[in-house]
Amino acid sequence: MPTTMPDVANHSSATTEGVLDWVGMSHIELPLMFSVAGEAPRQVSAKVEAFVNLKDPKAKGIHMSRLYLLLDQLSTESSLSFASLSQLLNEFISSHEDLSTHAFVKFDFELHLRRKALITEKQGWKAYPVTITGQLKEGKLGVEMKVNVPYSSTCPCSAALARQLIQEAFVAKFAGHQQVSAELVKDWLGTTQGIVATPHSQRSIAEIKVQLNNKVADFPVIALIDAIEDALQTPVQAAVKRADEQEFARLNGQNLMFCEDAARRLKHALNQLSEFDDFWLRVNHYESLHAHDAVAVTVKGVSNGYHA
Ligand SMILES: Nc1nc2c(ncn2[C@@H]2O[C@H](COP(=O)(O)OP(=O)(O)OP(=O)(O)O)[C@@H](O)[C@H]2O)c(=O)[nH]1
Repeated sequence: MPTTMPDVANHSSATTEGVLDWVGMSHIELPLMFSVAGEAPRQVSAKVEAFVNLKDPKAKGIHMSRLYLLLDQLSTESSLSFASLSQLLNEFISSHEDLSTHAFVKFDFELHLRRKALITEKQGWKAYPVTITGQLKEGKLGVEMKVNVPYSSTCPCSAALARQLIQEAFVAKFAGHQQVSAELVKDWLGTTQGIVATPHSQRSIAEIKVQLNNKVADFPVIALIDAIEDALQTPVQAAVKRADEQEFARLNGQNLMFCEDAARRLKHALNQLSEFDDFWLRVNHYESLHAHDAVAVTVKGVSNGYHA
C-alpha cells in the first residue's frame, strides 16, 4: 500500500458548491440481530439505507465508509433495538463533525413468525415485511416501525347479491310445495344448485406505520401484528388442514369487509395501543372483481404527525 493515498473527500473542494439534504448509501446487505419485544433477538437479513446531510457547501463529500462501518459494527457486535438505533444515528453525525447535523437509517427485512392454525394443532411460518426507520434532526429522534400484514377480504356487496340469488333459487325450487322437509332443504343447500352463487374475496394487504417513543426498548412488532390480525379476523394462514379451511370460510363470511371497513377496524384497534404516538395506515384490497384495487388510507390525527 502506498504511504499516502489521495483523500478526495477531505482534501478537495466541491466543483459546484451547495448543501445537500441527504447523502449516503442504499441497498446495503446486512444480516443483523433484531430485538423483538418479548422474545430473544432474531437474526434477519436486512437491506439498509444510511444517510447524513451535507451542510458544508464547499466539502467534496461525506465519508461513506464511516457510515458503512458503523452499520457493520451494529451487525457484528450488537442488535437492533431502540437504544442501538438512537446510538447509531448519533454516531453517524459525530463521525461527520463539521459536515452533518442530520442522520437517517432504514432497515428492510422479513420477519418470520410461527403462526398457529385456526382449529387444528398445526403451525407454520409466515414472513412479514418489516421496515424500521430512524431519523435524527436537530437533536430530535424519530423512530418508525412499518409492517405489512396480508389478509382476506370478502366483499359485502357481492355477499348480499349472492344471497339474493340463493333466495331466488330456493323460490324456483320449492315455490310449488305446500311443505318441504328440513332434510330435503338441507340436502339441496349442500349442492351447487342450492348455493348457486358465492361472493368474491381477495388477498389484501394492510400497511401500518407507527411512531415509537423511547418507552419502548425492543420493537413491539409481534404485538402490532397480533393486534392487526385480531382486528381483521381473516389473516392469511400458514398451515391449513380442512378443519382450518372451514373455519377460515366461516370467518370470511362473518367478517365481510369493504376496504373502508378494514381501515376503520384497524384505526379503532391502533387507537387502543398506548405504545404508539402516531400511526398511518393504508389497506389495499387487490380486487378479484376488477383489475384495479380498492384502497383506504387514514392516520391517527396527531398535530404535526402523519398526513394521509
Ligand atoms: N462521498 C462519496 N464517496 C463515494 C462515492 N462513491 C464511492 N465513494 C467512495 O467511498 C469511499 C470511502 O470514503 P471515505 O469514507 O472518505 O474513506 P476514507 O477516506 O478511507 O475514510 P476516512 O479516513 O474515515 O475519511 C471512498 O473510496 C469513495 O471513493 C460518492 O458518490 N460519494
